[in-house]
Amino acid sequence: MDNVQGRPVFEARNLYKSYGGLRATDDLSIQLETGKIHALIGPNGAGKTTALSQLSGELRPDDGQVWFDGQDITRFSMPWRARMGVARSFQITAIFDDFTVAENVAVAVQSRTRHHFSFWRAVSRDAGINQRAMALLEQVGLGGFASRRAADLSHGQKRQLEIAMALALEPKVLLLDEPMAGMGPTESNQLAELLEKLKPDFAILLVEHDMNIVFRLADVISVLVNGAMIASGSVDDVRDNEDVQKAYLAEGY
Ligand SMILES: Nc1ncnc2c1ncn2[C@@H]1O[C@H](COP(=O)(O)OP(=O)(O)OP(=O)(O)O)[C@@H](O)[C@H]1O
Repeated sequence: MDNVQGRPVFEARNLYKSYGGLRATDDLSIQLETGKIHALIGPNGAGKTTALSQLSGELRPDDGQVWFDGQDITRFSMPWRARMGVARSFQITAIFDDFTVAENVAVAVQSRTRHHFSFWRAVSRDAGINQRAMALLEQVGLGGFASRRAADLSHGQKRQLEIAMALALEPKVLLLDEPMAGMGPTESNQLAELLEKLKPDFAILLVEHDMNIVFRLADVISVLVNGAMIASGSVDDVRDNEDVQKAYLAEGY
């Protein structure tokens, strides 16, 4: 399988995960395609984070499989999946506060290129790394902040930086866990614009509570309740679905 539009580059098949008597993931199957944002929503405790952790490799399912690029990766660790091209943003990256914005991205680029120190090649290699870091910063809209200390960025800009660092790994799949959390409307709008811009090149899974963002960005929405998927389809399909409305009303949304 490859990165051709319209084919699932990433797939979960019949995942199950229980904690004691509680089914946190109940026969979950989901497909992600390049060029699409697939939102995973559901009331509190529905199992969204548990599902995402099984997709990223942080958590082993009790049963079921995860496939990426035509390969069964169920037993692959999170770092291994990240190297292959499955990036979970906001978890796999850590910002160094005392580094500049550009240095943070350069470190991520360096880890990707498995830079081996060589006295003669160091300068030219570093020039390449810095160029790549700058290109990534431009891509996420932080081009003008390259020499700023990372600690001095706003909350929203830090999220943009984290995305640049995730992109440094050259992923095909982006797993985003509530990227808008803690943001005001302006920052949240900026991040939404960035995700729209990135969309054509990636298969994106978006776990998000903000329904305005979900309805704006998602091509496909899947709804989890008690670990099971009760609906999956277009924005209109899901918005009009009675079971979905009931599930959300029951939670007082
Ligand atoms: N490590 C764990 N041990 C026991 N129970 C757990 C564990 N992790 C999650 N759960 C339970 O599994 C269920 C699903 O939790 P999960 O965090 O995946 O839901 P969620 O949809 O992400 O919730 P929220 O929207 O509140 O973040 C919940 O009932 C939760 O209490």
